[in-house]
Amino acid sequence: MASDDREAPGSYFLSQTAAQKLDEELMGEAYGFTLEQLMELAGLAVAQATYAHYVAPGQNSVPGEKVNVVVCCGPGNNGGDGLVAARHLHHFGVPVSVVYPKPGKHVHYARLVKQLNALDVPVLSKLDAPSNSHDALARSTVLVDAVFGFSFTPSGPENVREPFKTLIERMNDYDKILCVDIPSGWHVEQGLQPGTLAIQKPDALVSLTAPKLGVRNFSGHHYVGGRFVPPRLAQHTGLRVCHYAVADQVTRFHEKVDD
Ligand SMILES: NC(=O)C1=CN([C@@H]2O[C@H](COP(=O)(O)OP(=O)(O)OC[C@H]3O[C@@H](n4cnc5c(N)ncnc54)[C@H](OP(=O)(O)O)[C@@H]3O)[C@@H](O)[C@H]2O)[C@@H](O)CC1
Ligand SMILES: [K+]
Repeated sequence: MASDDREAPGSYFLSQTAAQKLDEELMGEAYGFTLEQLMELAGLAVAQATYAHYVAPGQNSVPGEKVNVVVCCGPGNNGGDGLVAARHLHHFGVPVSVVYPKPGKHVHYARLVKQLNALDVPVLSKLDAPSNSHDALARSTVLVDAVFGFSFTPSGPENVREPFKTLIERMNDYDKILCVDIPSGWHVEQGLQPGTLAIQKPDALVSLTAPKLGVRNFSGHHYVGGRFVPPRLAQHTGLRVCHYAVADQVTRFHEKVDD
């Protein structure tokens, strides 16, 4: 936890190291999760939030136009979450494609791509510019930002190395972006650094496991996908958790403590 949270009864937000430590504990001796399980739970939460926010009847989608989703994936586990979310969105009946410019090395990513290939979900290497902003396709396209998560490290004057510099510049031309865990290019603890290349105006965010300090002032639609965190681990970490309804894997972020 961030140092100033020590005396508080707990915080809703995790520092970068606390987030990494919490995931390691979840995968450690005491809690027994595998990385693949956490990624599957994370990806399902992202797919549910994307569906609830953009596709469910009466939601933000443009009435009468079919929402299509483009999942932009980075080389790490944040990208892995995106590959999983794309599969679930396909099964939910949502037209979806993936942009994956630099496939990650871990063998699990190749398995996730194979699962998408088997469903004929397109996996492309670059993101097209939005068609002109007035036409139906542009208005009904939703981007899922699964490029970087809590291991993003600002690098050099550009903040982001290629091929993701071009990708993030292009993503900013779209107006509906749902970010996975952290808006890509934001500092995990200090948030969006003015003047840096990053997702500038995220419409929605799905914090995984628990929100990070860098999004404590996020004013968009904020969901949390952390139902799998055992209460004993949350208490031991000093993490205050949100309440989830019925069988949902996501909840809206709210300050209410889980009673
Ligand atoms: N771990 C877990 O238990 C779980 C984690 N989960 C998810 O994983 C996320 C953390 O995943 P992670 O640690 O793989 O790092 P992540 O943020 O995806 O990518 C970092 C990679 O990007 C690159 N890169 C970094 N900075 C860069 C720059 N400036 N410019 C260009 N490239 C840059 C760099 O790759 P490299 O260049 O070294 O190949 C680095 O390796 C977390 O947020 C959550 O969403 C869930 O699945 C639940 C289980
Ligand atoms: K992201």
